[in-house]
Amino acid sequence: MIAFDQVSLEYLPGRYALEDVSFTLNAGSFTFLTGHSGAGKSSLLRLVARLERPSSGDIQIGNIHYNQLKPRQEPALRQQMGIVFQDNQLLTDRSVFDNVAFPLIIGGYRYADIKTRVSAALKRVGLADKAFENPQVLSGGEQQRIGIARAVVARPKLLLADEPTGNLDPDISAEIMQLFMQFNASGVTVLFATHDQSLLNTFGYPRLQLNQGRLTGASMESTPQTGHPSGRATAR
Ligand SMILES: Nc1ncnc2c1ncn2[C@@H]1O[C@H](COP(=O)(O)OP(=O)(O)OP(=O)(O)O)[C@@H](O)[C@H]1O
Repeated sequence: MIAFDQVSLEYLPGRYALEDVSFTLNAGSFTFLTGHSGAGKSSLLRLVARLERPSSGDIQIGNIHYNQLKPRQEPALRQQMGIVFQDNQLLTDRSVFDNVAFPLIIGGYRYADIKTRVSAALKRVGLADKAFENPQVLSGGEQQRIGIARAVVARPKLLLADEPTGNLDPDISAEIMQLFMQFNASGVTVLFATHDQSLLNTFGYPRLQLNQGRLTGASMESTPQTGHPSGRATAR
């Protein structure tokens, strides 16, 4: 469960990236986070990932209240999350394998575990045969798959995606979307920021809609054409 309770993010005096945002997402849900460019989608995801602190309000993940979180608890919290970025932020001087292994190396995993988990993650995203390639020789869609494998390699409970299909053509976007749906089907909560209207129209998941930093709507869509909505987005 993710809950925002009257969360604001003021980046300059009187200038808000988010203002008074409250909502609850159930564990295991898939939710689109939508809104125009500059609406506050990245800011909201950065707050969930605790890459940024709210100016006011509280954020709750499961039974953890961020307001009460101690610095030594933060690494364990981050281990529960995977993040996928639009520009995938890959290390171009390392192999695909090393890129995916990165969070595990930081997390102090043993090499045998790293090998097993990276191989499994690459298999899940269809890149098992590309492990020792350089990411730069792969296509845009394949590079985004590397970013997804890196996000899921530590088996997070929560997957945050910031416009992960932003630079991809529609067919590849739909394939990437299917991957997120598969992770969701195996129990991972997904919060997926996008303003791609064709994805929003095709997959009828609940939405959190931002406009100029304010939550303007949360909806439960009717039966989707392709997706399997689970959970509920509730604005409060
Ligand atoms: N640290 C900051 N310094 C200056 N402006 C900021 C800062 N953080 C957020 N903003 C502003 O807050 C607003 C929300 O930004 P944010 O990146 O969250 O929007 P977004 O919906 O993700 O946009 P996009 O789709 O273009 O990525 C924007 O107007 C942005 O310029």
